[in-house]
Amino acid sequence: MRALSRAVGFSFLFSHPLSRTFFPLHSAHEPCALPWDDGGRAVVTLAVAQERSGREREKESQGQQRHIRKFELCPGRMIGGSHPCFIIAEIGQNHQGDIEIAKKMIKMAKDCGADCAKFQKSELEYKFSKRALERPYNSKHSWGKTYGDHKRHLEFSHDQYRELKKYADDIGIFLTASGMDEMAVEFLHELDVPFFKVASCDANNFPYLEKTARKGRPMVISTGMQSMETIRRVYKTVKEHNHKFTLLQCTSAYPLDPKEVNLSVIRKYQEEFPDVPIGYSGHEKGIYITVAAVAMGAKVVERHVTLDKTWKGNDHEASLEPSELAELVRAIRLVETAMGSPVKQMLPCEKTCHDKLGKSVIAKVKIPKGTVLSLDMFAVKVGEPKGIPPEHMQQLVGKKIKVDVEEDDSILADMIE
Ligand SMILES: CC(=O)N[C@H](C=O)[C@@H](O)[C@H](O)[C@H](O)COP(=O)(O)O
Ligand SMILES: C=C(OP(=O)(O)O)C(=O)O
Repeated sequence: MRALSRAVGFSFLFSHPLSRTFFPLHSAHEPCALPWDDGGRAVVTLAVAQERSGREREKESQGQQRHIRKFELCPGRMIGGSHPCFIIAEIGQNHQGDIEIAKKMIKMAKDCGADCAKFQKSELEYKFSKRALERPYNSKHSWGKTYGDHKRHLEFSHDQYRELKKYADDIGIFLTASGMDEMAVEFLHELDVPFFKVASCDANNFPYLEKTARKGRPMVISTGMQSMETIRRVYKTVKEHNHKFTLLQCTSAYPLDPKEVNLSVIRKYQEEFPDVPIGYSGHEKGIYITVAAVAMGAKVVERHVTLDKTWKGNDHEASLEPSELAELVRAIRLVETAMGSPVKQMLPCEKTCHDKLGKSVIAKVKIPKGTVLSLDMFAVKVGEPKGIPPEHMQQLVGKKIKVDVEEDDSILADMIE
């Protein structure tokens, strides 16, 4: 304590007799008392608050972390607890089937500060039935007459995936893909992706979930198009084989209307699955909703990215262009910093404002020496010098004043018997 006092140059403050008898300094475990004596006391009290706040923050975050599971999603990159939100740039099929565009997009994700670039890997005959592949796809977003032709145009080969993985490794960004069927998961396992992404359309595919979970890699599981009952079953099924997984709230509509986002499901998941980091996969336009998800505690977020929103393809419109992705990353990091601590107390950075505008107990009338104080003698104003803070006003009642106090003067601690 002395060291602290010396550090701020007010070593005398703790020896004032009134500080312990009339307005005791609170112990580290009690709520912080506001300074009531003068600016010097304010500095010391703030320094104590700062020291305690560090300890409390540590204790509190240890407490939280016992309940919120954290795990290593990618080599050297933990998620959950107080680790930064993991940001997935979902390239998906926005590469238009062109590997050079895909590489540009991986580089863009890296340059914008995303943690990971993600694709969608299908083994089309395993993901789709023959008739589904043959169905006509008459959309302005179609790359072929049938859905099969369309998907074949957008699908990279195993060799192309190896090339993309090497490229991502070389430039230093994690790369993974959703395995859109069991065979694709086999290939991604062989490709040695850091984690498996499970797309919403496989969240109710229990044989797939079980096999994927058994492989032992961490999993990021999206939950669009599902019911709470199904998600409870997903939790149980995956947990039996693999503790390293996250659940992402998701609504599978492109672009997603804000009315259908239901960020509140994040809270629901946090309550129902307190040992799982919860995240958000968004298909809305813009970045605000995703930033809000992080403020609600999303530990992983995924957003589609594009080089140009006007390009052909189902997902471009709801995707983020590079400037938006960079802004999203900045906003998320800023909000994470701002989340801070739930310990409410006056902070050192508030001292300047407190010195200038913090209020004190002021004499409403002239108070002659020897008067027994009562509430009607007090006003609350910004005083000069700073006096007893108003929250201690009641404690003055019944005490005797040692000196004559003029109307509008600050009432100071050493004026009280
Ligand atoms: C649910 C799901 O898989 N959704 C994916 C991820 O969000 C999407 O990227 C789809 O692959 C895409 O919207 C399909 O578009 P098309 O049908 O034009 O290929
Ligand atoms: C469809 C996917 O994700 P989500 O369900 O999160 O949109 C995906 O990862 O391919």
